[in-house]
Amino acid sequence: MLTKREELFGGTPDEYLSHKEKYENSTRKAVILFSLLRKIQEENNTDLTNYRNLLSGVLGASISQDGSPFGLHYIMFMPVFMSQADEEQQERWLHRALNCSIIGSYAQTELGHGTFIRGLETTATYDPSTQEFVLHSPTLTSYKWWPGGLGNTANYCIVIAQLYSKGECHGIHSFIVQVRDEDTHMPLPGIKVGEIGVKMGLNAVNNGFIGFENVRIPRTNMLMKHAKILEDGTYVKSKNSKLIYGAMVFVRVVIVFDSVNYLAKAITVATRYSAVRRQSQLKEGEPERQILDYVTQQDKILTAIAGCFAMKMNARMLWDTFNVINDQLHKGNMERLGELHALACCLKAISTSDSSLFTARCRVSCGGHGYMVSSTLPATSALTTASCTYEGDNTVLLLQTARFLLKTWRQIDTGPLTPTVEYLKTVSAPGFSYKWENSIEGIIRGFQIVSMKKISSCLNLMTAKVMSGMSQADAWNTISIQLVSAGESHCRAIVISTFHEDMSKAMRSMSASLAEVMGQLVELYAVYWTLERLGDLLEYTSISGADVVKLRSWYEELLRKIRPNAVGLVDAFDIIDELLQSTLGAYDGRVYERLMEEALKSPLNAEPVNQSFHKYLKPFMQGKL
Ligand SMILES: CCCCCCCCCCCCCCCC(=O)SCCNC(=O)CCNC(=O)[C@H](O)C(C)(C)COP(=O)(O)OP(=O)(O)OC[C@H]1O[C@@H](n2cnc3c(N)ncnc32)[C@H](O)[C@@H]1OP(=O)(O)O
Ligand SMILES: Cc1cc2nc3c(=O)[nH]c(=O)nc-3n(C[C@H](O)[C@H](O)[C@H](O)COP(=O)(O)OP(=O)(O)OC[C@H]3O[C@@H](n4cnc5c(N)ncnc54)[C@H](O)[C@@H]3O)c2cc1C
Repeated sequence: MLTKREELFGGTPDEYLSHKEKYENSTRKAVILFSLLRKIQEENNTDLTNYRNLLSGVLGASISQDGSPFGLHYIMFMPVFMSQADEEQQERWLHRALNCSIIGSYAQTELGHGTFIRGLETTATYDPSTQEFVLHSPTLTSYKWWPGGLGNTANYCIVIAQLYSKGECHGIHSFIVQVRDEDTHMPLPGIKVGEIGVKMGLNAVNNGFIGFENVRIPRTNMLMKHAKILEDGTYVKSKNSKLIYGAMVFVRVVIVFDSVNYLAKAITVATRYSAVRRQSQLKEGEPERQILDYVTQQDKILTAIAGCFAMKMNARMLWDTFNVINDQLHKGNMERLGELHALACCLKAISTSDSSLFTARCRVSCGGHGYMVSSTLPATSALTTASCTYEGDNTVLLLQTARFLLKTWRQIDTGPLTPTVEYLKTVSAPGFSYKWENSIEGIIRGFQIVSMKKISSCLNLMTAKVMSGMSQADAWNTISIQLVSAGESHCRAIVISTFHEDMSKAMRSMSASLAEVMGQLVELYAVYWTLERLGDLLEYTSISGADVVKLRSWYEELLRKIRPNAVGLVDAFDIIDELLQSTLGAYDGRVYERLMEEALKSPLNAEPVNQSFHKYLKPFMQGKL
């Protein structure tokens, strides 16, 4: 009798399963894992606040790098419900979703639209005579495409559609739709649903497509916490049309935590492997060195470790900010919604692009063995690159942040600024002067000045172009590269300052030796990004060539200091081998034995001569083909 652990982590490795078998195996594992989780959540009341803890358990425990067919049920279906459904609707459905007696998905993206959600084509037309909505997919491009779990798993989904009532379009709204019979799991009449096929990664998420042929749903299936349709078809507006986007903000917050978890896995593997792997002699006649002794290897890996700690602290800051502002929104105070949206956008974009960049570096830093699926690095790389797209393409999200920053800059003299942007006032105040200094505080100031000057320059450029007769939209598009760069600089300034401030606070309760190492990580992160963004700093601050020489030696000194603690730092992530699932990163360091053990599981090693020899090779080699 297999233990739960063996059931979850044993069996044929996913990489040797067909696409269909992989899905079936993931579903088998998901029901084991989520029945355990269901027990946990039955003990806690579930609102959005403590829901994230449950979700990080789900994500952290996601036992396959290929994701899970239940992912969207937890990541979007339920959070959207909690933020968009009214009391009665939550009463009716939320408990069933929480105990997984229904499995949901989130269907917003269509074949033809992902970013531009105001352009979504699916329609929901209200019929007052029957008090129903008629859901319809008018074109092929209106088919929903991508919703996780929708292919074969979910029997409900939240559909985002253009709401029509009394002949008028009121824009996109959310609807809960049953897509499969709860007993037979057959698609309901008028519904065409299926799976979208093999992807670069996340092949257990069961992404699907769905089309509606005049499918009728009750009026009360429109999620009506914010906007409403009354029985006679009267539309009642939401207090703020952007509240419908609320769940995307929440998911972006979760994704920042997620990106840290995936990067932590990748650097645990790469660091441990770099301590085990010996290659080349540093000095003639000496034994081969641990590759972690090479400074170029430290440059690849130790900066990723620092980035992981930095983003973890920023994820926590974002979560705290989300909770504060979400409370205000519940009380009708919309004042900081735009700031929260801008912060969630840029942190989601930067955390996922950093995670993708550093995970790819971890893969390369492990040489050929890092290219083995059994190392888990290829799957983590495929996953982190996906996160640069899902929940909002990173470029588009940074443009959203830039939009908020320009709006803020226009109003810079009209009153106090909200916390995440108040530095703009400080560094632009009359009489403010700053001379570059090679210190953490000096670096933070430098990044804040770069951000402020980019925002100011973008606004001046926009104004000049519009004054020259260009439309606002064309001017925006023309300078959009600089707008994205301003969004990124603003975010980098926040990430470095948050890392420094929050880590300084945490260090007060640490032992001196631990505080020293943590302080080195903050410095490494700040100096690394200073060297990465030298162009900006040379353009907008008084940094000199001599400063750069000193920065480079500061950087190399930090790598030397952190090297002895590298393995200890990743061990502190405490990711058990079963979740790491890596031949290179296992705690016992038996890399070569594990590589061989995994290789022998390949079906191609089941017999000494594969049938293709007799069928193809032999006749070919004998000139008979
Ligand atoms: C269990 C194991 C797990 C395993 C684990 C595996 C890993 C995990 C698996 C994968 C997990 C995938 C999960 C992803 C699932 C999706 O991908 S769901 C689909 C996500 N799609 C998107 O994010 C679409 C992105 N596009 C958008 O959000 C909007 O189209 C855009 C880009 C914001 C533009 O919208 P728009 O209405 O045209 O807005 P725009 O005219 O630019 O601005 C209008 C105003 O709205 C405001 N606004 C816009 N959006 C918002 C907002 N969200 N909030 C507040 N205000 C907003 C703007 O700030 C602006 O304000 P003002 O400046 O006027 O004051
Ligand atoms: C693994 C995965 C899981 C997903 N899960 C779901 C899900 O469960 N539910 C769901 O609804 N969706 C899901 N999605 C879809 C995802 O949300 C979209 O892919 C994403 O929003 C990007 O939209 P798109 O694919 O249409 O790309 P596009 O918007 O077509 O972007 C393509 C390119 O155009 C550029 N671009 C687009 N608009 C602009 C602009 N205004 N300015 C400048 N450049 C622009 C982008 O920067 C990008 O380079 C998932 C996607 C992936 C990869």
